Amino acid sequence: MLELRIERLAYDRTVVEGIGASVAPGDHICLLGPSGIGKTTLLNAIAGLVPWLPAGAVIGRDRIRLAYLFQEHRLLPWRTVRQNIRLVGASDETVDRLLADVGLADHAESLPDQLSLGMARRAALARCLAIEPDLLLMDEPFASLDADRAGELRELIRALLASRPDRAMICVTHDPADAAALANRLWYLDGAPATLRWDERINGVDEVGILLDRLRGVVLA
Ligand SMILES: Nc1ncnc2c1ncn2[C@@H]1O[C@H](COP(=O)(O)OP(=O)(O)OP(=O)(O)O)[C@@H](O)[C@H]1O
Repeated sequence: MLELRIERLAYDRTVVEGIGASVAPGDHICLLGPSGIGKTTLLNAIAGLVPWLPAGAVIGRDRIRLAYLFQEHRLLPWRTVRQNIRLVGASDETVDRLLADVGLADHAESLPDQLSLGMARRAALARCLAIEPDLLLMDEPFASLDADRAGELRELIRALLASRPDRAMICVTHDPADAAALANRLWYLDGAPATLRWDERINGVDEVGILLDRLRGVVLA
C-alpha cells in the first residue's frame, strides 16, 4: 500500500532520518516514542503535509484514499456537524449512518462549539470515515479525554477497524493500552535524529505486554 523511504525530516535541525518501512492493507500500527521525538512530523510526512519532502519518499500515496484525524478536530466552526461531513462528499444518508456509528445521531445540526471535546473528536472521526479511507492516520486520538471517554472511543475505533479488515491505520499514541487494543504492529521512534528503532508485528494483548517489556529494555539500554 505504502512504501516509506524518508531520508530526512528537518526543521531548523534534523528531527527524523532513515525511515524505511512499508505499510500493507490491514496493518494497524501504533507509533510510540518519547514526547517531542518526531511522531507527528512523521505522520505529517506520510500524509503528504510536508511539502518539501522529495518525490519518492512516500511511494503509493497517490493510489490510496487517506484520512487524517488530527489532535484538534479541525471542523469548520461556522458549519454544522452535518455540513462539515458533507464537505468531503458524503450524502445525508451516509452522514446519518456515520453519526449513528460514532454515537452522535442527535448532533447532526449542532455546531462544533456546542460539542464536548470527545464529541467533536468523534464528529471528526465520522468525517474521516466519510472519506472511505484505505489508510486512517490518527494523532493521539485519546489525548485530553478522561479514561471512560478514551475507552469508549478506543472501542469504537477498534470496531470500525474490524468492520473493514483491509483498511490500514497508523495511530500516534503514548499509551501502551492503545497498542494493546488497536495494534497488530508497533513502531517505536527514538534517537537523535529519530529513526524507527523498532518495527514489530504483534498479535494479542499478551504479546503486546511482552513486546513492551522488551521495548523498555531497548529504551533503557
Ligand atoms: N513547525 C515546526 N517548526 C520547528 N520545529 C518543529 C515544528 N514542528 C515540530 N517541531 C519540532 O520537531 C520535534 C518533533 O516534533 P513532533 O511534534 O513531531 O514530536 P512528537 O513526537 O509528535 O511530540 P509529542 O509526543 O509531544 O506530540 C520537536 O522538537 C518539535 O519542537
